[in-house]
Amino acid sequence: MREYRLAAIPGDGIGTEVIAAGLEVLDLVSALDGGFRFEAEHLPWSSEYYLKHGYYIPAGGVDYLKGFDAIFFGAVGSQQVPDHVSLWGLRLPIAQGLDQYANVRPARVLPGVGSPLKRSEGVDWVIIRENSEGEYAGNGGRTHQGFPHEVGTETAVFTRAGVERIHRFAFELARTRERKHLTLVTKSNAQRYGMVLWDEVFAEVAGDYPDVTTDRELVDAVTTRMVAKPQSLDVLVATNLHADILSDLAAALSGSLGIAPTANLNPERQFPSMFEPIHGSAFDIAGKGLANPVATFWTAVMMLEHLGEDAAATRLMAAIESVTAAGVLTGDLGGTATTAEVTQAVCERLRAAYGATEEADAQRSAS
Ligand SMILES: NC(=O)C1=CN([C@@H]2O[C@H](COP(=O)(O)OP(=O)(O)OC[C@H]3O[C@@H](n4cnc5c(N)ncnc54)[C@H](O)[C@@H]3O)[C@@H](O)[C@H]2O)C=CC1
Ligand SMILES: CC(=O)C(=O)O
Ligand SMILES: [K+]
Ligand SMILES: [Mn+2]
Repeated sequence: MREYRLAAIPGDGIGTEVIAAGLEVLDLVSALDGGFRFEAEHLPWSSEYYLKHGYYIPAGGVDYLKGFDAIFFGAVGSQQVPDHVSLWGLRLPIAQGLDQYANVRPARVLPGVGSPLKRSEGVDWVIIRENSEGEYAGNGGRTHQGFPHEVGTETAVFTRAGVERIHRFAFELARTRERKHLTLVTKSNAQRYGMVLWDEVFAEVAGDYPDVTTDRELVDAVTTRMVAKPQSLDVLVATNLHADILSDLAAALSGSLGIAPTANLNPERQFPSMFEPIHGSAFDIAGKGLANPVATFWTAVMMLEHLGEDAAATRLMAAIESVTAAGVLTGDLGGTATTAEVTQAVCERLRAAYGATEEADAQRSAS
């Protein structure tokens, strides 16, 4: 039996609701598969925990995470804590501390899900977000606070090593896709240092991937291309900030933020990777049982793939798609189902799919 140590960090708001649903589905899929199991440890790191203890992650916490095979993360953000304190208290120290530099964000219109686009079949993208430096490097400061001459700086940091590794990752991923097309997104007209470095290193790395076709778009223009010519895009690589924004747009164009998954990968597997829905803690619907768990289920699929459990990943994705196709949808997708109802529907589809295989196996061995 393959056993995976999983750190579950539900965090805040709907993060707690969708991670509970995700763990239920993961437990079921592993039980039905029979070849592996999760040993999940629940870490209570959240804004409530911070308000009680004064920190999100206890001393040595990031090192502690190194002992796990994967991290299953919900969201962090509370109306009682400034957003920059919560994000830098929990998610960013984990992503940076475990060098999860490749953030992978697929967007696709699932069956039964309505896209606001007419040409919605063109929405089948993977956005690769640089996840360790750039605009979110944490480089900046505040001086002369409260004075009229107060200064706040936020300096984006781009290193050749950081840029090259994300481009290589994006080319490798593009190579696995049918269309093998990679679009470089920068803003190298207005930003003439870091973004030009991005462009130059991209051109160098492209030489090693003659099988991948490429093009280039400025970040403002790519938003219009996503809407007007979605089919012209396949894989996109962009900076931490740009891809953060583009991936929320991609989620909305594929139906809702409530379905969009993400993997924060340390591709060399030196450290565990972290899997989370791309959405936040959603103050407006938290605690009501209305959160769409599909983003977290799809995230679980990405985690299963990362762990090498491809058969279970395929089964879970099929169950999710069968549930959306049947119109069991939460409010963000125009439906009336609750988090629990969507979760139960996915569990039922899983049981039916595995049951059907068991029956076929039994028939085969009986004949
Ligand atoms: N990785 C993380 O932990 C992230 C944390 N945040 C934090 O979350 C808090 C709220 O941020 P917002 O900007 O409002 O973004 P958000 O993603 O939490 O919510 C934006 C909108 O999308 C809806 N939504 C999001 N997920 C949904 C789901 N699963 N089902 C149905 N509807 C869903 C929300 O109800 C809301 O109307 C802030 O504190 C922010 O810093 C935001 C994004 C990512
Ligand atoms: C913080 C945030 O918005 C994200 O990681 O997507
Ligand atoms: K999240
Ligand atoms: Mn975001």
